[in-house]
Amino acid sequence: MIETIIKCEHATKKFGDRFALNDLNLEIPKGKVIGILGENGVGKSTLFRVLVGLTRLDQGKITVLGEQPNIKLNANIAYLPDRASWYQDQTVRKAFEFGVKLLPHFNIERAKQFASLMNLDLDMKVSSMSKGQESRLMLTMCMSRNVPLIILDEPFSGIDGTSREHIIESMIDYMSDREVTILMTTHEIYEAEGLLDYAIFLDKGHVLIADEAENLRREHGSLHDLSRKLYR
Ligand SMILES: Nc1ncnc2c1ncn2[C@@H]1O[C@H](COP(=O)(O)OP(=O)(O)OP(=O)(O)O)[C@@H](O)[C@H]1O
Repeated sequence: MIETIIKCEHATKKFGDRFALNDLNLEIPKGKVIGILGENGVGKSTLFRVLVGLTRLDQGKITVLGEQPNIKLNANIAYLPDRASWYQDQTVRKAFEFGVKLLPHFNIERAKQFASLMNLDLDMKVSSMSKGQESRLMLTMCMSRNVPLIILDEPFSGIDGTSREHIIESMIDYMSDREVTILMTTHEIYEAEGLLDYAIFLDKGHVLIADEAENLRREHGSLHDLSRKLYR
């Protein structure tokens, strides 16, 4: 039987008269890399914000790791929000020290390994980083936490294509011997294809398709091709 890590039942969230989530029903399997996919404004970031308790549903119910979203539960979730920028006055090294003190289950040795893979110098100042370098640091901070659930909202934004491929390979390696579920949004479906085990396509706040990536590839060629068909 497939174990579920997140369950959404009739999840609904409106901003004014616009639905961000519209009667969303979903069971997200444990231990996989799951892509939450779709065009701008379909509700991906809203879903993530609900999962970590930053946004409350108007109707419906969500359970994460068996509980309703709450602050205590967030010790078990590494969340990379979109438009994150947290460590402006620090160096990479200082950000890691901050991680040790304040981020539950932060593993500094793993952070250093990841930083090296990401070509991040420990003495680099965050304020002088390019957008792509800052994205690498934010991704490193999340991937270095020994938690059961990692939620990444557009983790590759600003990272150039070649580096993206390299980072995705490192993430695949990282996943190979770990019991972790990664939930991520990306508009770079073509490059992230090999990373995704499961794909959920959203439209206007509800689920269009949710299935094993392997099944979808068998039927549609690739997730990238399917996405082009769905949102044409
Ligand atoms: N705080 C807010 N106030 C008003 N409307 C909001 C707010 N947050 C989200 N929305 C609206 O809810 C809908 C879903 O937004 P959301 O950010 O979840 O989309 P998304 O799929 O993550 O988009 P993108 O791919 O551009 O990041 C959009 O129509 C957006 O305008």
